[in-house]
Amino acid sequence: MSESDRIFAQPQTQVPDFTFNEDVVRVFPDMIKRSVPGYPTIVENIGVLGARFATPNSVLYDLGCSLGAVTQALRRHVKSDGCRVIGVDNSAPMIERCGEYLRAQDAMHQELLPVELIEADILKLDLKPCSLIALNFTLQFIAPEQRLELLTRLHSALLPGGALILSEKLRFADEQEHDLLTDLHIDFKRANGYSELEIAQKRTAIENVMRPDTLDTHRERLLAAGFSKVVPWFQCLNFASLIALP
Ligand SMILES: C[S@@+](CC[C@H](N)C(=O)[O-])C[C@H]1O[C@@H](n2cnc3c(N)ncnc32)[C@H](O)[C@@H]1O
Ligand SMILES: O=C(O)C(=O)C[C@]1(C(=O)O)C=C[C@@H](O)C=C1
Repeated sequence: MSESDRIFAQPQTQVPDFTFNEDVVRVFPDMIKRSVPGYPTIVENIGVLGARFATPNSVLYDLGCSLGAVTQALRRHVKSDGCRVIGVDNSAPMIERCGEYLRAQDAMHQELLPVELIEADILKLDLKPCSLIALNFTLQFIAPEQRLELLTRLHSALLPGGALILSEKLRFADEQEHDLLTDLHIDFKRANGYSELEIAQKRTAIENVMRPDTLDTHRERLLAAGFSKVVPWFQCLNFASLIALP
C-alpha cells in the first residue's frame, strides 16, 4: 500500500516547510522507518507497555497517530476488558489513510480492541479519562510554548496506574555529543539509501516546524506538568522514548 520516499530526491529552488500532506501520507511508512532509528522497536513495544498500563474499561489515546502504527500495536497487545483506542491527528489525509489501514487490520485479526479516529488538533481536544497516552514523535511538532500546557492537560486526564509514553528526537546540551549523534543519524539515513540532497532538503523542510528538546528539558517539563516519575526506556542515537507516570 505504501510507496518509497522520494519526496526530497529532486533539487527544489525553495524547500517549503514540511507538512503532513497527501504526498507525505503516500510514503510515510517508508519515510519514518528510514528516518527514525529504532522506530519499529518503539512502536511494537508501546503495545507491550500499553498492556501493562491499560486498566479495564478505559480509553487509550494515540495522539498524532498518523497512519496508526501505535494504534495497531495497542489493539494487538492490550487484552484488558472494555478498553478502546482513540487515534487523533489534525492531518485529514493521514486520518483518511489511517482508517483504511485499520480496516485492513480488522480483516486480518480477530479480538482487536475497538478503535475510533478523530481528525482534530490535540491542543483543542476534549480528553476523556484514560489509562494510556502515546505521543510518538508528535510533541516535537507542537510549538514549544504550548507544550507544558498540553502535558498538564494530559496529566489531568490520566487515571491512577496509567502512563504517558513520549517519544521524541533529542537535542543535546553538550556540543560534542550533539554533533556526534547528529552525524550518526545522518549515517543512518545514508545507510537507508537517502542521498546527500535528500538529507539536506529534508533538514531544511523540518527545521522551522520540528523543534527537539533535550532530555533534561523533557524531564523538567513533565515534572512541572504534574508527572511524578520520568523513566527513559529506549534510546537509539538521537531518538528516545520515555515513560511518564502520573
Ligand atoms: C511524526 S508523525 C507521528 C508518527 C506516529 N505517531 C507513528 O508512530 O507512526 C507526527 C504526527 O502528528 C500530527 N500532528 C502534529 N501536530 C498536531 C496537532 N496539533 N494535533 C493533532 N495532530 C498533530 C501530524 O499530522 C503527524 O501525523
Ligand atoms: O529528524 C529527521 O531528520 C526526521 O526525518 C525525523 C522525522 C520525525 O522524527 O518525525 C521527521 C519527519 C517525519 O515524520 C519522519 C521523521
